[in-house]
Amino acid sequence: MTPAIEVSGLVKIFGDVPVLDGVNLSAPAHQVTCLIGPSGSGKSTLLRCMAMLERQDAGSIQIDGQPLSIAGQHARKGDLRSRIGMVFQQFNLWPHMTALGNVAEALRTVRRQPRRKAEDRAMAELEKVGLAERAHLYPRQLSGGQQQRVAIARALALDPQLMLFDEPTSALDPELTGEVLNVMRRLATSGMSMVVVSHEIGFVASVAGHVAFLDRGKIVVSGSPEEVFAKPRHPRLTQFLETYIDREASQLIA
Ligand SMILES: Nc1ncnc2c1ncn2[C@@H]1O[C@H](COP(=O)(O)OP(=O)(O)OP(=O)(O)O)[C@@H](O)[C@H]1O
Repeated sequence: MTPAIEVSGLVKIFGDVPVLDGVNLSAPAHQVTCLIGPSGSGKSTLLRCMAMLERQDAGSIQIDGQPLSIAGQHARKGDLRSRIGMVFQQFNLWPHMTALGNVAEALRTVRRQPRRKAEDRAMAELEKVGLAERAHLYPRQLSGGQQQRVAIARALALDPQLMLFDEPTSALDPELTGEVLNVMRRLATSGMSMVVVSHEIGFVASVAGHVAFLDRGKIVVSGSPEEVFAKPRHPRLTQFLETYIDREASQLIA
């Protein structure tokens, strides 16, 4: 099957530091691919290149078999970019619009839908993330978990064929993390192709079809969760789990 997104020989240099140093990654369609790795290893940069928010210095990216970008240029940016939904650590909602307004506005500006149609669709998406009753509240009136669910609804309203999540729960208190992960679990079960940067090791181990461990700009271990977390582990992965993942979470894959 054609991968949802395929990255070949990706290099990204900031200043004179190669932050991505020849990354190859093939994210299977209709599965969750999780990117894990220490702080500064290049996970967000890789995701941002996939979302065309950064331009790589070498290498290529294909989405559903079509070139998204090659070094130095982006191909048919509007068309292909609109097939990718992205959810960030900070929810990036428009503060002066209600939850419904945030989702509908995306449909109006990106899909050029008339107000009524956009609002109907927005309400349907908010229902799916359990927020229909809060549709008329503003971001400041919602919890962080609810705001992130609005951000997910906003991305899904545009009918993406691939969803990218950059540490979607790391700005949330632990009790709000679960509600966002549950929405992501349901999305995964529906067959959405997803690439997720996450430190939630329980989620990674239970939901991912494919895991890639990045270290210093390279993927040093990749495979199914069973393969990646099997013992004996790659020493850098062991060190990462000891340093970044709390003991309780590490026990999930012990
Ligand atoms: N726009 C930029 N300009 C210069 N350096 C950058 C830029 N963006 C990222 N970097 C650097 O690139 C490296 C990789 O950053 P990146 O955010 O991709 O790592 P990460 O693995 O996502 O880390 P974290 O888990 O802490 O979010 C870091 O050293 C970072 O300081």
